Amino acid sequence: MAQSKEERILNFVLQNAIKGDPQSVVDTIDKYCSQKEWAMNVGDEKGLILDKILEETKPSALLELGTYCGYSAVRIARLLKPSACLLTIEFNPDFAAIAKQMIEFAGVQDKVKILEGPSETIIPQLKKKHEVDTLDFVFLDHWKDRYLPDTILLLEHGLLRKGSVILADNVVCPGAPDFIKYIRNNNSFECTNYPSHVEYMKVKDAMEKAVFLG
Ligand SMILES: O=C(NC/C=C/[C@H]1O[C@@H](n2cnc(C(F)(F)F)c2)[C@H](O)[C@@H]1O)c1cc([N+](=O)[O-])cc(O)c1O
Ligand SMILES: [Mg+2]
Repeated sequence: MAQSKEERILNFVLQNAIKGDPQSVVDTIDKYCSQKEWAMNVGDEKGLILDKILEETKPSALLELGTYCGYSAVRIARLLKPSACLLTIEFNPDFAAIAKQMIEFAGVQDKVKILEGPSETIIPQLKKKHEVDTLDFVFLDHWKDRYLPDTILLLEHGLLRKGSVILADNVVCPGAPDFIKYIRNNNSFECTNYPSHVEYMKVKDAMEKAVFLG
């Protein structure tokens, strides 16, 4: 059976990165995806913006939508305090399997839990089934037409508290126009735009930070 791009990325990491060293896993994925095969990881340029916002927020309870190969899960987990926990939702079982191996190789499996399935099913289960109280940080990087409905789901299920940070990737390319229109016109959110570029490309992109005001 021919290998998938995601399998090739994982194998490149297993063969070239340092086991237990999350920074080397992040750098090795960036090397492969900038030199060999493009892939939709948040990447090194937007990754530095993500790092800075994480260091400012110091979150304990985090949610990511869109695990993919686990690049941002490893990137986020490498900055978390020992007691912090990142829940990451992945819809595609093949990608979830790749990400599990990536996260374990990086040695951050104690801080990351992959939840496999659709967000509309999993988000309503977070409090009772996954012992979440409220979320300190949410990273949106899944299907762009799901950013708005899933943000509304998070609100409806009382998963955000005063000061919760939502960070959305790709608000320029591919774009999430309904999400941006909603969040910037909602007085319960304080928004900041961070211009950048599509990972590994010269194409303009941006991230949007939305702080929930309660
Ligand atoms: O399409 C892009 N990303 C889509 C990302 C999609 C990823 O999110 C997962 N997912 C779907 N639903 C859920 C949940 F959680 F809801 F269940 C999780 C999908 O299976 C996939 O792994 C993209 C595209 C470009 N680009 O330049 O084209 C650049 C980027 O940075 C991108 O993120
Ligand atoms: Mg993205």
